[in-house]
Amino acid sequence: MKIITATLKEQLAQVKQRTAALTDPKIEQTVRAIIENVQQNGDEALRDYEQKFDQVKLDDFRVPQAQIDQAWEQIDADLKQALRVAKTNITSFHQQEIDNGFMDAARPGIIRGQKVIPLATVGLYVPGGTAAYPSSVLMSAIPAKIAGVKRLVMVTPPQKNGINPAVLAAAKLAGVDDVYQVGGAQAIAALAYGTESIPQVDKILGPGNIFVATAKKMVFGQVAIDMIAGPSEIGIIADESANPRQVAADLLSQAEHDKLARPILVTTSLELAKQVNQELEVQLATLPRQAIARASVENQGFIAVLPTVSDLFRLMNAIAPEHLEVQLPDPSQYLSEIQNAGSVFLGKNASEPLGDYVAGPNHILPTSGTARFSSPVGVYDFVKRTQFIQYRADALASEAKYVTKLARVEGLEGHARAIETREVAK
Ligand SMILES: NC(=O)c1ccc[n+]([C@@H]2O[C@H](COP(=O)([O-])OP(=O)(O)OC[C@H]3O[C@@H](n4cnc5c(N)ncnc54)[C@H](O)[C@@H]3O)[C@@H](O)[C@H]2O)c1
Ligand SMILES: N[C@H](CO)Cc1c[nH]c[nH+]1
Ligand SMILES: [Zn+2]
Repeated sequence: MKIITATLKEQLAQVKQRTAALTDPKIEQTVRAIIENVQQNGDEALRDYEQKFDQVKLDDFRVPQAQIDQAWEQIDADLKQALRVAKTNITSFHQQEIDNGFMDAARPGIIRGQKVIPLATVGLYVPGGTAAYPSSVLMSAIPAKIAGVKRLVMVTPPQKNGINPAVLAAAKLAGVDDVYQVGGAQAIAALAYGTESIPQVDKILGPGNIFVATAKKMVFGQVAIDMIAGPSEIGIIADESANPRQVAADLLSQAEHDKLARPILVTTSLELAKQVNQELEVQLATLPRQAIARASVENQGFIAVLPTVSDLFRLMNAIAPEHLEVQLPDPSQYLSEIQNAGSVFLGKNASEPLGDYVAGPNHILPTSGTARFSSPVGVYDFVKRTQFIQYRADALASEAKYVTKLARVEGLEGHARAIETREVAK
């Protein structure tokens, strides 16, 4: 990876340029055309795209329930156990996110409250272009079930030899209602607008490549979306005490997701930077997904060397990575320094893949700097809130004059008169 030794100020300026470059007009044009075609031609457009992008000819998009049940029987005992452990840990973490709403009677005769309502139908995108993601099924479906969503519709790209049984087994374990084999931007368009076979949903959640992330951004408004969970990223903050072999391995764990994945190391140690680069070469040589990981490391990755630990956090907060590893002695003391990151991994043992699979926090996380304003997927993403009030007559009598005053100041006489139709309010 290129090593950058420019000043903090120069590096902060480069972060802005890089983030701007992440929106690609060519991809936006491609995705817009796909969305419009699906909106107009429904299933027929989906069939054409699946043949074109995934080389699969489909008559029916829906995966039969019998195939899903069979998948669970088909997978080996160790995989069943791993999925069950992941489910238990994800569940216990996400149960703590439950919001029961509230109601108060803060002033005499007035009841106010906020009611939390689960979404009726959600669409869960499970990636499947270059890898299979049973873990992502659990990460979206489990919080949806905890929230009480009525219908979980899952989409995932078709595969030449059929959908990976591990993905279907995870769907069964997590309680997904319907699975459709359709992927990419066309799947997002189908969920947003509905087609003859695919139901329109209220919200689309889940990670995906640049085509999926761009499509989600474009259909927002027609449906809700969780956030931009695009090509994976890892930022590592480390000093000379870090182990270069482990740092390189953790960088590659995310680089292997996508040639557009972003592996970033920021360190106070030029020596560590050089050692990590040597390790990357050694480890890349035997990595099965070498071509993808190498493209990510060489084109998207970089190592920044800065003089102080405080500089490292300033730069990383500007980058706002999806995952942030803090490989410094006594790492938990730095939690307060972190403003922008999707998920944080403290210390040498908290290697990023723990969070991808079994730790319990969600792995569907904001990318491309959107951790500045977005959160991990959680139970809160699968609910909406409605607020309510109820007034006793004496309470209305005491507050009516404030309403009529404010209404008339705004020039909204109708508001004032509505209140004054109540005898007690005059
Ligand atoms: N941020 C997160 O929370 C998170 C979590 C898990 C995975 N991810 C990311 O998900 C992504 C998975 O990517 P993937 O590619 O394996 O699967 P994917 O399902 O996201 O994308 C595959 C689909 O992309 C479409 N596509 C491919 N090339 C295209 C082209 N030239 N034009 C139009 N459409 C095209 C096809 O329809 C294909 O089925 C990776 O980027 C990974 O880093 C992110
Ligand atoms: N690291 C990914 C999020 O960027 C999640 C994942 C799933 N499987 C492996 N990794
Ligand atoms: Zn991962």
